[in-house]
Amino acid sequence: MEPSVEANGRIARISAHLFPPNLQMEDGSALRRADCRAKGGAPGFKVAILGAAGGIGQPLAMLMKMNPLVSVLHLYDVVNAPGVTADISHMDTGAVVRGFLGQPQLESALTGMDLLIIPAGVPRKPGMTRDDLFNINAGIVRTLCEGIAKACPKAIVNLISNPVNSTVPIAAEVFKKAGTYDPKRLLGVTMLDVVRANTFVAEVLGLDPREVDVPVVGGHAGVTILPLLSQVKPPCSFTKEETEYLTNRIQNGGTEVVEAKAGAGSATLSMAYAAVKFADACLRGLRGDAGVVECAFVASEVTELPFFATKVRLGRNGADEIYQLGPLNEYERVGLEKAKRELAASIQKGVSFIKK
Ligand SMILES: NC(=O)C1=CN([C@@H]2O[C@H](COP(=O)(O)OP(=O)(O)OC[C@H]3O[C@@H](n4cnc5c(N)ncnc54)[C@H](O)[C@@H]3O)[C@@H](O)[C@H]2O)C=CC1
Ligand SMILES: O=C([O-])CC(=O)C(=O)O
Repeated sequence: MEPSVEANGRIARISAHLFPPNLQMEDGSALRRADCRAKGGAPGFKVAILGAAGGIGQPLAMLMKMNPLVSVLHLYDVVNAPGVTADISHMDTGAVVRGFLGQPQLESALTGMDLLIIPAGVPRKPGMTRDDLFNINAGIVRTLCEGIAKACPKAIVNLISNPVNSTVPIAAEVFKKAGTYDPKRLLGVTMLDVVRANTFVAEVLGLDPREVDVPVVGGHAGVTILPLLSQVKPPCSFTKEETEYLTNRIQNGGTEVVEAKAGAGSATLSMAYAAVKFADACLRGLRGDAGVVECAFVASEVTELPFFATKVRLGRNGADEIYQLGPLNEYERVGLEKAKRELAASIQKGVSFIKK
């Protein structure tokens, strides 16, 4: 027997397809479930996840469905979006969930969104660098950003797809071409580097990771990931061996997971956690909360490079303020020069992909 519910005093049937979920009225008209909710529904932000059926996308969708700041959650993918949507939509939390499958539904997935989180694209296997993903992921990011420029040019974009050092410049070039580029609204997600740095530093110091704050600057690949151990909070110092161990472990955290998964992909669960931590900060900024500061890879004048990850203040327009690097020690100054050399090439590769 099909389930039925009481709606506006009339018996309405929940249509068998939850995609998007409709209430079928007796007169045959369809009442979207989100519209029913609108009266008593909690106010909040509209968030879309692009690549929602993937290894990151699924736990990310689950965690965003649990976020009280989210009122509408759109789940878009080129495969399996209906299943993930049906599953997540049964969670008894406030956000209304709708699923979208494939390019013809991209525009509907994007329209009206405040924040887009993008983990679409292929992950690494052992032996690969993030740059080895460029050939496939560059095209995926271009297509999605072309859609964003048309359907929701004012949304904040959290870009996770690797190689972040190149995909963020790709997104920027697509938006420039479309005349919609706002550098404050495009943020490459480097939060996982900070999450790892907090964890590994806390282990060395014997502290709870929640008490530790490690700025990680530069980019999101190998030597471009530059933890600033001289600026750790609470203030502390490290031996030369500890500094080398921690820097190396933070820079290779992604590879550590890729190797442990042995061909089954890269970090997904810790990434979903980090993505939600970052998205939540973006939403609190959008809401107008003061003092929301996180690291992100953004258009920047902190160095001579056009993009660089540093601490940014998240506000009503996205990255409302970009912080300087602060004092670096000699070890970090050497690391910074190495990071900039690799980063410059990765940024240029992304720009040329669109400008060619
Ligand atoms: N920024 C960061 O710190 C991190 C980035 N990543 C990156 O995130 C990306 C995704 O990783 P996983 O979720 O593990 O991969 P996955 O392969 O499990 O999932 C990717 C999803 O993207 C979807 N997809 C492919 N083309 C699409 C398109 N045109 N539109 C919408 N969706 C599309 C796929 O169908 C799949 O469901 C990879 O590029 C990975 O390297 C992963 C971990 C950390
Ligand atoms: O290492 C990878 O390929 C995925 C990633 O970016 C990370 O885990 O930091």
